[in-house]
Amino acid sequence: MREIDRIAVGDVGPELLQMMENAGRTLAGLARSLTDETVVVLAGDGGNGGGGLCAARHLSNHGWDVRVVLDRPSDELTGAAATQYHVLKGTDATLGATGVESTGLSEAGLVVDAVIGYGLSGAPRGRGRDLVETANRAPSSVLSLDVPSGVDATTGETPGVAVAADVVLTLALPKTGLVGARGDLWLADIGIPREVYRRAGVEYDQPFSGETRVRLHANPPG
Ligand SMILES: NC(=O)C1=CN([C@@H]2O[C@H](COP(=O)(O)OP(=O)(O)OC[C@H]3O[C@@H](n4cnc5c(N)ncnc54)[C@H](O)[C@@H]3O)[C@@H](O)[C@H]2O)[C@H](O)CC1
Ligand SMILES: [K+]
Repeated sequence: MREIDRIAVGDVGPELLQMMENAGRTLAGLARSLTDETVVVLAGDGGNGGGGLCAARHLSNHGWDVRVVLDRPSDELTGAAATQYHVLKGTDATLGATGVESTGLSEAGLVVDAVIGYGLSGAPRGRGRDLVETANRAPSSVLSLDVPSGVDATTGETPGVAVAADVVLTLALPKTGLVGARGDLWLADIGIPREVYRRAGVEYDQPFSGETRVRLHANPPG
């Protein structure tokens, strides 16, 4: 997936923010199918957090009550996550919660886990770790973007705490680390053209057939 990203961003396209918009919008659509109630979005500072913040915007635009909790103060966000946060400020989403106690977690109909994706390095630490533990305390279902935070996208190993996701929306290609994982697994189309897969040497039969997401498996054992 990293190689696909590199070829897309560096050469063929789409650019990162274009793929992220598709990811975030599709994530919001899946979230809407899972709850009519408040959605709490937990977001980190990487591409995964950026996708979560984008989804928060789409959910709020569609009238959902959205509360966002970051793994750091908003003025320390960087790159695409900072860009997404800037746009999100134009919505009615509740921003700036710094403590888990202020998120309204107990009233949430769904928690979106966009803390860490395939950029996990070592056991979750600091605020990232706190947010993983927050997701696991939530009485509602948890929807993880790309991989449950804390799970190694390649090996499936968990070097420390990890989100116990009920539903996962992974992007473009199913990650090997999700094989045998619990929960419903969905795959999102983020708009990558065939040429990118061809250059990466990946044989790719598009599975979407007119949909923006497809279900890969539902509640498998283990
Ligand atoms: N084409 C695509 O597949 C796209 C994928 N997107 C999403 O981007 C992420 C990968 O983004 P990246 O910036 O490389 O990394 P992450 O967001 O996964 O992680 C960085 C983030 O996590 C924090 N972090 C990492 N390790 C730890 C740790 N041990 N403890 C605490 N915090 C940790 C780090 O500080 C950063 O904040 C991919 O999974 C997709 O979800 C794009 O959105 C669209 C294109
Ligand atoms: K995640």
